[in-house]
Amino acid sequence: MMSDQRGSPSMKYGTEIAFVSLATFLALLAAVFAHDAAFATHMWVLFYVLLVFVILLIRNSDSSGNAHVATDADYLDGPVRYGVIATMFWAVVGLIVGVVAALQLAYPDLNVEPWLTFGRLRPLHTSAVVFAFGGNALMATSFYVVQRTCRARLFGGNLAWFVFWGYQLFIVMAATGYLLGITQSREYAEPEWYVDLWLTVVWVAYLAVFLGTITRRKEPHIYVANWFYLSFIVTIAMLHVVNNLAVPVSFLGSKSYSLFSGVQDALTQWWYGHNAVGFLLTAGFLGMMYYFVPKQAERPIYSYRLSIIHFWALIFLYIWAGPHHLHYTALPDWAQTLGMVFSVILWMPSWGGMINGLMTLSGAWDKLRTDPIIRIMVLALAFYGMSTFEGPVMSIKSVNSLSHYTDWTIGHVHSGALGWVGMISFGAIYFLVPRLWGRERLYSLQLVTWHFWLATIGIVIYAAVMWVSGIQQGLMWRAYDEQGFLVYSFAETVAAMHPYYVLRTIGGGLYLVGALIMAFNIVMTIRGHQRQEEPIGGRTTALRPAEQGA
Ligand code: HEM
Ligand code: HEM
Ligand SMILES: [Cu+2]
Repeated sequence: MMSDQRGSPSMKYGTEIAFVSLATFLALLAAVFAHDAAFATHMWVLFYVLLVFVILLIRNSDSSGNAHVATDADYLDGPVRYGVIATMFWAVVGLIVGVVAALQLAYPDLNVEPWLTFGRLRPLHTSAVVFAFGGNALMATSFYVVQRTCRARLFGGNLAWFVFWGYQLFIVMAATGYLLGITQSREYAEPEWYVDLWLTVVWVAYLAVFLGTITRRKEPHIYVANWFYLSFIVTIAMLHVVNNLAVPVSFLGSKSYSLFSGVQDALTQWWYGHNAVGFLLTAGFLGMMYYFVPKQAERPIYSYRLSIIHFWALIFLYIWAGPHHLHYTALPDWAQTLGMVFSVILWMPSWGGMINGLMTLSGAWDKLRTDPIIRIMVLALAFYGMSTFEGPVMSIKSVNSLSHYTDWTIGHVHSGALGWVGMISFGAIYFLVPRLWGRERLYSLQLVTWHFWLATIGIVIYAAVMWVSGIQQGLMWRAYDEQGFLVYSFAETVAAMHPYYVLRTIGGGLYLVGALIMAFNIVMTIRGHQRQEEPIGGRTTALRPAEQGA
């Protein structure tokens, strides 16, 4: 599981076991002396998770060999392999919870009190897809990419393993906390103070591994993908710390109070929320795009100059656009206008990234016919372009007065999330798995084609249905009769959404089935199976020998 170069097998993981045992004991103390019931239960969860970890460490500490380490002479790829599996696992979990949440909106009877209500499952869904699926995808690919583009082994020895396991612990604590009803009610930052502190520790370690690897690089040039990954890691650290500044009511209780209040609190929250979109869901995945699209297309990046210009423009502009989430609120007018203006300008650097990605295929467009992985990547770029056009439109105040609070926002979110974030990650994983496990090719490219079509149809249904329902919702809310009375009660507008919510569930369901097919394909590839298939469009599907395990 973990690599170790310190000699005698019986001494393996000595320090790790000591640290995790201490943490287990502290969790036990916290559970026993907790000030509120939710905190006690959460600490019991932590105690048992850590206990299992101690047992696994002890069991592994006297096993003599480690199959993964043997192949990791130059690069530390164990955490990347584990990260790829974790990415796929959390994708399936997050999508299932999404489909359940969608069903609950269509059929409210499916709310199961108290743990499985929509109010608890919704943050479970958003965190599972954004932080567990997206976060693991970013960590795993960044560890892979930074080693290849710097020609250097990951910095910090076992630190990358700490980052991987520490991050999984964060996810488990966040997820179980939501089900228990522990939340600080900040969207995309729901975990309470103690889970936030833990994430800070893990994130600093992540930054150390990434930056350390860059500083020990043998390649003089820092490839642009690393710029994007680094901006993501640094900015998320800043956002996370500031947005979560809070005072716990007790060090043995789950509740805390934010340092901010009123409109300052709202602005901090949306400075965070918007830039989580900008730096995690956008910059991080652009880092992924800048490595894996040229690699899969076997073409150099279209314009290096464009990548630098749009990088600096993107990170400079994104950070100011947060107020577009607070139009027509108590936020001063000038701040709303500022957010709107920066959002509209943001369209340009966003499309700079899309154009750079798409044009990388120039001269290789035939691959669109023969290579389903390229098709997945092109789909991702198309939806990146679509959602970054829609976003600036929605940030215009007069448009937002219709779209805000409606399903239009939900449609926008998911064309970015399913289309861009999801598909670029799937493309990268399809690229990585044969290489990481030394396989000649994927188990099946036909199944990749199936995944592509199911996902495409699923996204299109989801987005189109939400446009219709969102605009209808917005128009119903603002419909007045001649006397100035509202035409519809709120309950009527909710009831009118029912057919759309059923259709959205179907769209999401198709996307989920695509992901399940992918998980099957990945498992079969890892286990070394190959399906006998006709090559698609006559192209041979095997990797060249030099690429295997590279
Ligand atoms: C099977 C696919 C999916 C389904 C069926 C689904 C379903 C849902 C549902 C029902 C909601 C709540 C909507 C509401 O409150 O009205 C939601 C919210 C959300 N989902 Fe998904 N989802 C899916 C995939 C994803 C993925 C892959 C991501 C991100 C990578 C994602 C990110 C989000 C976010 C950020 C929100 C909150 C949106 C907001 O507050 O405006 N979802 N999803
Ligand atoms: C130029 C790029 C973009 C701009 C200017 C933009 C703008 C906006 C606007 C105006 C809203 C609605 C705010 C409201 O009425 O409450 C919004 C919501 C949202 N957008 Fe974007 N968007 C962009 C790209 C993206 C992308 C690529 C993604 C995902 C990958 C994304 C994810 C979200 C999410 C999750 C929300 C919902 C926030 C919430 O209320 O919970 N956006 N965006
Ligand atoms: Cu925003």
